Amino acid sequence: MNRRTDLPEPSLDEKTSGNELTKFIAGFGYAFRGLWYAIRTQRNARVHTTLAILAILLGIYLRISALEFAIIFIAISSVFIAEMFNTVAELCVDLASPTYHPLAKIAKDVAAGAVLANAILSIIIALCVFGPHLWDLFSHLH
Ligand SMILES: Nc1ncnc2c1ncn2[C@@H]1O[C@H](COP(=O)(O)OP(=O)(O)OP(=O)(O)O)[C@@H](O)[C@H]1O
Repeated sequence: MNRRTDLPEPSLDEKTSGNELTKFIAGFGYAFRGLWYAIRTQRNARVHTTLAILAILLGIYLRISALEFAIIFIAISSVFIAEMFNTVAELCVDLASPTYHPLAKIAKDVAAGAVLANAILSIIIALCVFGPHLWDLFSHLH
């Protein structure tokens, strides 16, 4: 609730003028603004960013393989994508139902559940990838 809707309004000129290439490039601009909005306003997105950086640094430290990095990147990006769709669901629900409605509650709870399910799966993936490397590291220390 109480959403920050401070995304800059595109001008009418921005929406209607220009050739196909300009519109294509502008489309990237809108997409990056949306990505930045999610990172800036969503607490969870900032937590995911921190965990993603830690996972990448741990991967470099443990010298995991390219395939293992690919799996970690899939896990990281899936959490971000789920978080962004959750943001979309929250914004749409707030727009359609600013006051309490049981369906609005279910929609928001299910969207949050999708992020939670994704986060749990990502933790399992991280354990599968990093677990054997950490096991090796600690067993060599003893
Ligand atoms: N319009 C509504 N009608 C019914 N229940 C709602 C409504 N808005 C929110 N809720 C309930 O409150 C919970 C929290 O909603 P809220 O909009 O604060 O989202 P949030 O998960 O806290 O996200 P954020 O912290 O990003 O704002 C929802 O999961 C839902 O159960």
